Amino acid sequence: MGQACGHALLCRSQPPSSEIRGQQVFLRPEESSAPAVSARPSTTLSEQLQDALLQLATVVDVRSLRVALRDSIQELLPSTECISIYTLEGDSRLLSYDPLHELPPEGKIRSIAEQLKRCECAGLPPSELPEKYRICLAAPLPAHRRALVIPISDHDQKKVLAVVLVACAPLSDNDELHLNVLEKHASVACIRFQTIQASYQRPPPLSPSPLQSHNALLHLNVSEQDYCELDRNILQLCGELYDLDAASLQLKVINYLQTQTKSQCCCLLLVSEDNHQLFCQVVGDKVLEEEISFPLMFGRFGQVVEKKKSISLQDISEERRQLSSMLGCEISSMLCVPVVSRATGHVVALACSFNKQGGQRHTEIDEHTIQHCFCYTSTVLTSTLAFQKEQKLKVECQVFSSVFLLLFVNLFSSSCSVFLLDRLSHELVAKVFDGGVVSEEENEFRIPADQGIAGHVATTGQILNIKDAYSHPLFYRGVDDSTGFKTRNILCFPIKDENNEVIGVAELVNKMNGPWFNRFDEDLATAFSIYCGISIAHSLLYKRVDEAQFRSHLANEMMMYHMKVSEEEVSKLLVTGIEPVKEIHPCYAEFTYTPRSLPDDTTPLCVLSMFEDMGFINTYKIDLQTLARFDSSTGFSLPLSLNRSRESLNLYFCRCEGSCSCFVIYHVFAACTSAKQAHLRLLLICCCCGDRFCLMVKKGYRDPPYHNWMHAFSVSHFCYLLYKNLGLSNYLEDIEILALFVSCMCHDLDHRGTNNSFQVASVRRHHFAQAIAILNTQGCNIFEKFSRKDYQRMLDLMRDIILATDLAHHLRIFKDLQKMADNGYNTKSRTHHSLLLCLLMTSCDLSDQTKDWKTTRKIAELIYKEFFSQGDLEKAMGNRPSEMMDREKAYIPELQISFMEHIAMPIYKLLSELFPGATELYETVAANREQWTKVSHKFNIRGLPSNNSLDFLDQEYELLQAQGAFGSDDHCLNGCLDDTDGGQGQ
Ligand SMILES: Nc1ncnc2c1ncn2[C@@H]1O[C@@H]2COP(=O)(O)O[C@H]2[C@H]1O
Ligand SMILES: [Zn+2]
Repeated sequence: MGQACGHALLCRSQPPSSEIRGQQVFLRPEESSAPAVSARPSTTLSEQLQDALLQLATVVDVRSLRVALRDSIQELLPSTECISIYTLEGDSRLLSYDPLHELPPEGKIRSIAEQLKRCECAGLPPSELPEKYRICLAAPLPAHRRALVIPISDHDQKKVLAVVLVACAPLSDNDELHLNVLEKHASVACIRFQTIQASYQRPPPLSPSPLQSHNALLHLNVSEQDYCELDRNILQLCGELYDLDAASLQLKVINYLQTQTKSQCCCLLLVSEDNHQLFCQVVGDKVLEEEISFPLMFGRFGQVVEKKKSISLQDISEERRQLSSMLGCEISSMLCVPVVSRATGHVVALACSFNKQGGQRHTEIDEHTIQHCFCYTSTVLTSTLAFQKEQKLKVECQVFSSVFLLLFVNLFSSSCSVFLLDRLSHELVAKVFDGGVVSEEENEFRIPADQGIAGHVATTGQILNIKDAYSHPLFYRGVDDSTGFKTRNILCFPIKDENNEVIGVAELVNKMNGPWFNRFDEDLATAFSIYCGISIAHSLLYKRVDEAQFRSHLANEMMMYHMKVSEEEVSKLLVTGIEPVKEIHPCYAEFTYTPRSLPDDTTPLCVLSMFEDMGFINTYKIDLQTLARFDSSTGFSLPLSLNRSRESLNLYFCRCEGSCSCFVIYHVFAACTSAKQAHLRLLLICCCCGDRFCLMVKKGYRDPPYHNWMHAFSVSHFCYLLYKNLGLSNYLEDIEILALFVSCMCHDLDHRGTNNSFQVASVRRHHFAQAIAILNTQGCNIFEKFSRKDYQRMLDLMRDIILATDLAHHLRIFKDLQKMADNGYNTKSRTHHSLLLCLLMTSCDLSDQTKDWKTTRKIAELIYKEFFSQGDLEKAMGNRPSEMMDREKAYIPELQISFMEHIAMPIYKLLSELFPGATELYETVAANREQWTKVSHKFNIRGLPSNNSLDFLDQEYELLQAQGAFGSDDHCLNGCLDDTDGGQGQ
């Protein structure tokens, strides 16, 4: 019987992870520690108990643990009168939250718990129990009632993880056996949950992690529903923050805080870098014309920064008037919460919320809501502020440098370059001053830091005055030879920071009004170099701050929390490697291929195969000897000298924490230091991050009939087909193609199977926000090593492309698309690039229509199944659904014909005008449209048949197929959608 239970559980749980398999072992009676007599339970575990145990298997936090434990015990012991659950907090504190109570560190209950063995007794000491539980648990209990102390422990560590107190009837042998099972499940759950929690706390959190903050909210009795709502709102907020300037970003966050805390007005007081000032740029919904600032040590605010503790109105008397005038109204209540940077642990701002609605006081929940918000937003806030400051400084520095350089150039020399020392790569990076402006990233070029004249100066720190360049041993003539420029003399001097460390080199060429640079020029250069150095040092400092922070951890933990991808799933890839597309199917890259026929679980790896085939993933296997020469701890590049002169190849290590770290080397920069600074950049993604990313995206889809992962997968596959068959590389940049493909994967993330009227207008933004959240998850950021500019570009592209999946958007731009097709595509036009991306995205989205009839027919089933359930819902809410959503009104053939004629066909028509290779797509769509006309006489119902299947429309098609009408010889029909497959339809 016990075996049977085990099997039942096994079947129901479909173990996805080792833990569940682990639990399976526990269910075998021979391994159970139950007394021999009851090794065979007389009854099987009830369905509900199995459910409760399964619920334990999915525990990820304290709250779900408590709920699961409570449910299972009640199921197991129906005589239960009350249950109190204590969980471990810190090293030894055992806390219960209902009501908040700590198990005394000494006493009877504690000593039972520490023996790690369940105990049944006639009652517990009342002094150790909270008031609420004394009636049912305190000694002495009547004979028919018992108190149970159930320690849930980690036996390996000999440690109590939780203690459950139960008041119930005396236990039977059967109860005992069931409790043994339960305890072991609970122990596994606790250990896993603690591991998860520990993983959130690495590195040690300086401010509460989202999970801690989540738990704090739960402790305040915020309902799960409200919490989810909060989560959704924050996710939404995060998706909207990434591309804003500091003021707009503050506006959004402030607006969010005002709504959530129901306050009249909120503001952020930003703490200045030196910790001496508070300043404020945005109040409520207004961006101040001039920012207000006041000294930090003024009143109580200084203490908030120092102690990191919130204060309320009662705490401030002196500041009140000043704040009132800043807000422009009287303050009746206030809550001021410190915002702590997760990176540094410093307070970077104070979030103030004023005048709660209805004259109430702010609550503890408000405080946590604010903290919770900043768990997700403080990073982006700080980095945006730093970025803004950097921009300001950069401009100042540029102005300064250009003045300095102009002066030099005009007075003394005909050209000037400044090289900054990149210590990590040991290179000099040239910033070419072109018309007085520091050029952008593209115009930088790199040379080894110890070569040539500049290298010599950087290494020695000494000024070098060369009177005759061509006779100097360090001078390299190659550049002159290729450009025709004649270098006569050079003054090259180091640029040093405040600590006299070399941070760069400046090189002046060809002294004007004189044969060469003289002593006076040298002195002047030395003096100027100090000023120059200081301002450059500052701008470098800020550059470093923002690089790392700009795109870090927006909403990552939240995502991890909802959909964790196990390393086990990822490591499958490392065993099998990426399969070449040809091995997936010989016709995988042909328009006739139907990706929906692939088994669901192989699809993430198929995505990787496509990435690889498009050249976005490259795996280099380098032997360990070579690897040993790299500094893999920093993950940064060191130049690998290749035999080719003046060219260096930087190899970056993947730091995704996957087991690939040594083998996958990605993002190759080949910087050619020719005079023209040719800069070749390859966009490469690590296959391990790619894999995790795919798995996460797949999990990010729900399972409505149509808008599920299979839809996203087939849409992405079509993008791949376009790339392979239409030569997209001739029309778009690599980064645009990559963005299109990734957008295809993400464009319907978290779709709930309802649309338009039912959803708020921001759904598309939601899909995008979800994509951002996945990218921000540890180890999933496939764009991690992109330069900031590329990264920003990638996100901008993805946003535009995903927003373009709205058919209304497509209709709005249709005229422009037509114009583009009429006039011809211009690769140099930015607008054409954007328009084309939109068109391609829509073509991918509707690509089911370009497949064989059976696919079209099957898709109609899925679409209408989804539409009609939305219609039903609308009816239930008293609304009138549109005709196509109303199962009593919709006549599918007519709707399909209309959809194809008005939407689908014009899209593929345009496509074929732009790309002759797409003509066959248009023809297939047109043929499918004809087929609807042909079968419509058989279709004499409204809505869908009761089995939701339209396969009765296939006979004609099958007949034609049997007659070879579709030329099956040269076509590669891999078998169309199978009606029996459970994955996508039912
Ligand atoms: N066969 C079809 N019939 C009707 N509408 C469709 C069909 N295929 C796609 N659509 C609609 O076109 C939309 C394109 O964007 P979505 O994938 O979000 O949602 C899709 C559906 O609402
Ligand atoms: Zn879609």
